[in-house]
Amino acid sequence: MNKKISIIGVPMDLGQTRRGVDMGPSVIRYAGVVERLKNIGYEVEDRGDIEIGRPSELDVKNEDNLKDLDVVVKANQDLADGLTDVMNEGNFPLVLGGDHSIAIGTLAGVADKYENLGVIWYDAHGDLNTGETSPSGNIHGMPLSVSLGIGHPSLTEIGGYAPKIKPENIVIVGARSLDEGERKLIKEKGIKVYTMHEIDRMGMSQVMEEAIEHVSKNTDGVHLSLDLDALDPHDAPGVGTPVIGGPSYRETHLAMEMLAEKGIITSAEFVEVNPILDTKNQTAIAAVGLVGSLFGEKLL
Ligand SMILES: NC(=[NH2+])NCCC[C@H](N)C(=O)O
Ligand SMILES: [Mn+2]
Ligand SMILES: [Mn+2]
Repeated sequence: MNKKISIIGVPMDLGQTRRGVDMGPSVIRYAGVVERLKNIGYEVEDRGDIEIGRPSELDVKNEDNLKDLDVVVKANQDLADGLTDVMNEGNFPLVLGGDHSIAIGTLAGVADKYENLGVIWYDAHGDLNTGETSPSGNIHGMPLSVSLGIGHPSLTEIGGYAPKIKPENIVIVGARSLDEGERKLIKEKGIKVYTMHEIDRMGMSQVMEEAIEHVSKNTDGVHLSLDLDALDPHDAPGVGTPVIGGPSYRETHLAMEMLAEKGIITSAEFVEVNPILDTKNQTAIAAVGLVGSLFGEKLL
């Protein structure tokens, strides 16, 4: 893996409605992410946080069932620009959220450099809604569809091009909560999904072997988008949309180690840590443990 890592924090919470996830980047830093990576032998540059605007009263118009659309668009455009700089410098981009709507900007910045970017979407959810299908109007439930070029043009056109990724280059791991429209889109586009059923049946090891093979085929880079709510809420309670019955910290740790072994990941983001809902920063500490294993940390 690239020896120079650039960290960008995105204190975004307007992609959903549980306050507190804007503090995610700080608490992941407090849990020691920079020190952890330096100990493994990486050079780490912390580029600080993207500025998130606050909605003006006029702005809270929930246009087309897309809550706080204008502010989410602006922040993601700024994030995409920040990532373009990191990519141009040749560093490994590590993005800390913030709610999952920030994957729109991350992918806009990263995918520009890859003709065929693979994506591992490690999440309890599909995040494949649009304004039309979303039950909540929360944009954090839409970043994967937006990156496929499906959704409101002010979201899909962030970065000035669309789509960012192709359905055949995506694999979703850990899904156990999908809305009607998301199921439809998965079938229509033939997106590869390892739900909890497959993880129970085959075990994480086999699932990751297949997932890695799937995203390595015909791709020139692979992005990992890890939503902490993928983990079972027992191990990651500090998230806004928890769903019982997820993979454990250990299973997720193994998934990260397998990615490290193959050395396929070229960018990553860790999102949805909400300290208000957490217990003693447990979820941020878990996130940093997973970052460590993703970057090849070994006990012996
Ligand atoms: N990134 C997330 N945590 N997304 C949760 C999405 C929940 C639900 N499917 C929605 O669209 O509202
Ligand atoms: Mn999720
Ligand atoms: Mn998500």
